[in-house]
Amino acid sequence: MNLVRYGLIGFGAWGKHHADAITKAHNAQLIGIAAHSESTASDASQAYPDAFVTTDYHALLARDDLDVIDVVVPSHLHHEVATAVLQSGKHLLLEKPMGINLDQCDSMIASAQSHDRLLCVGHELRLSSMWGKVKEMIDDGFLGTPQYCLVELSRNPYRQGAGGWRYDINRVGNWILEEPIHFFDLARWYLESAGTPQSVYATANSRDPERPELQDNFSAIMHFAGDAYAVVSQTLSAFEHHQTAKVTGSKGALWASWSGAMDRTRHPTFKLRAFDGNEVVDVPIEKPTGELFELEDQIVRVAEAIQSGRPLHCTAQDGRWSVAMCLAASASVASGTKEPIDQG
Ligand SMILES: NC(=O)C1=CN([C@@H]2O[C@H](COP(=O)(O)OP(=O)(O)OC[C@H]3O[C@@H](n4cnc5c(N)ncnc54)[C@H](OP(=O)(O)O)[C@@H]3O)[C@@H](O)[C@H]2O)C=CC1
Ligand SMILES: O=C1CO[C@H](CO)[C@@H](O)[C@@H]1O
Repeated sequence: MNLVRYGLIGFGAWGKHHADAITKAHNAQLIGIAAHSESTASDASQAYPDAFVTTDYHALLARDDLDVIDVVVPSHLHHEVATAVLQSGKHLLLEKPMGINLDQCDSMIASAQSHDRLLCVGHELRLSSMWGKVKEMIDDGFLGTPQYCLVELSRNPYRQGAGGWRYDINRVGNWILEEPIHFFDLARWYLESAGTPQSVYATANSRDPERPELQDNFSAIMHFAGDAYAVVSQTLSAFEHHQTAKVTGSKGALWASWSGAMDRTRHPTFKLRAFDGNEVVDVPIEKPTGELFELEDQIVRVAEAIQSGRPLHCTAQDGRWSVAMCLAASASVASGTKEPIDQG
């Protein structure tokens, strides 16, 4: 089968890992890269001498030898760049957050539909051998009826990002869209049988009085259509990268944990423990898990969707839900009350 031809827009900290993952994929090839600055373009040319490199992403989109464009630019640019990609007739892999507001998400969904193109959002944790095993066991009925989910992260502060975009509320959207968005996505995925998320109450604070709008500590309780609920909690005032997910149901419990020196490590420790109501066992996880591994699988998965129609692990509608949950949480932090989640 022909290799799926990828173009990449954005060659920053995470975009470089996308480039690496594309070149490793058995079913894909990296044809071109669009950077923003001359110096980043020069880095891209040196790293990938056979690739077409430009500082104008429109020049990449004008090529007729690309099947899919992978967009890894600061979040406020997602809508503009993604719209141009879809209008150029290419499939799209778009990093999270899908957009920084719901109008952006809706417009991208409409554009993907009208151009009949795939739109995958980069919630790669769904492909994890461990976070995904939790989902598989829930769906197999291990927990009975799922009722409660906690996803929690304790980590070091965010990077600034190119030009400091991650510390600018207008460009990042908010910090809930930056990382807790992954956990809202996992919580909704794990508690899928409980119906759609309805409302969220959240609180947050900043450790820096100079930037009260960017909050280092964040916790939310999200209610589903039935009586199930999820807790998402994160602190950026800690060290290294330590994430847990605990899910319980009418019959049992699952407890997954992941630790690394940082999020993008190839040498993490991780464990999944399962309680069936009688005994606790360690569930073997054969394949390493971590966002670098999941990113590699995501590149392959999107290529498979293009080659053979295999369903995407995270659709545009899933991406929109994640943004909707984060925006409701942000509104709740501001209002101090429970806020409804946009149902689409
Ligand atoms: N799913 C996940 O686990 C992760 C997702 N992300 C998401 O990925 C995105 C990028 O994050 P990250 O790589 O950390 O950010 P960086 O700031 O490290 O990189 C962003 C890059 O985008 C480039 N850029 C800006 N404008 C353009 C443009 N018009 N054309 C081409 N390139 C452009 C910048 O170029 P230049 O260097 O030339 O200025 C920069 O290299 C964000 O949306 C973030 O939320 C990030 C990490 C993990
Ligand atoms: O998963 C992630 C790791 O952290 C990054 C910020 O430092 C996020 O952008 C990203 O979504």
